[in-house]
Amino acid sequence: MHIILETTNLSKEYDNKRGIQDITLQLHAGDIYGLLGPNGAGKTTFLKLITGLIRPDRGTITLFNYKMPEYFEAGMQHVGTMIESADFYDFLTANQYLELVARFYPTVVSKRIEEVLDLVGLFQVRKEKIKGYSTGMKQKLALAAAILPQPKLVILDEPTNGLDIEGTVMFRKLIKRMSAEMGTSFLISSHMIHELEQLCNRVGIVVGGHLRREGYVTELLEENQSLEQFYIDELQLPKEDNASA
Ligand SMILES: Nc1ncnc2c1ncn2[C@@H]1O[C@H](COP(=O)(O)OP(=O)(O)OP(=O)(O)O)[C@@H](O)[C@H]1O
Repeated sequence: MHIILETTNLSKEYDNKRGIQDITLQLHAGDIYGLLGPNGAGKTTFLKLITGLIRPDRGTITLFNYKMPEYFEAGMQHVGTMIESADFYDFLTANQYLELVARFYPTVVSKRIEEVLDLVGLFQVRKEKIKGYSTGMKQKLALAAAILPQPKLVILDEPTNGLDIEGTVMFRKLIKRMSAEMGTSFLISSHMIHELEQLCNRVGIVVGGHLRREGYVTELLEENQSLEQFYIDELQLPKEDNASA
């Protein structure tokens, strides 16, 4: 299997002693990999390390065969990211914002900007200023920016936060379509476990800064009623029937 991302013993400790330790993970071409884990487990830290937003204390990152951060630009050229709430230039329209993003990618033409605005459902409001957008609309714009250059790998941190039901369905369809039509790979951190169950072929659970378990969704579903059940058992969370109010 063709490995597009590999981390070995990736570690980062913040001043408060929290962070991640020794995360070793491989992503294969075509994977839709879901990262699960409780609040504060280290998912965002892991994604930030991979995309060069923060530097590791220890460990290695290889993206499309390029060692990071030494060959950052080469490694990131096929990667689209949406990590934490994006800061937008409020005074720009969605169209102008994507034109700005497109300057980093010589291959992106204006037709592609219209195409992604349509894909994420913002075409009708593309000429309105971003300051008038809702949280979900901004989230959609961040997704549009992430997929604009038709990356081979898209890294998304809690992408459905703030999306309404229609937006969530759009997001799921978009990922499935990009995966099926272009073979795009995805690494997605999310608490929406039902969403991940429908989307992902693989999942990993991060707990306390460690990658606790990984598995293929089809195999996990053979042994467990649902991904949620697997997660509850793995974290030894109280079951609904036994849980005290
Ligand atoms: N810049 C920072 N400085 C200090 N501590 C941080 C920083 N960023 C994250 N942390 C801590 O590192 C740990 C991991 O945080 P991280 O944001 O990676 O978790 P997460 O799994 O993405 O959580 P969530 O699901 O709540 O988004 C947490 O305990 C958090 O408080």
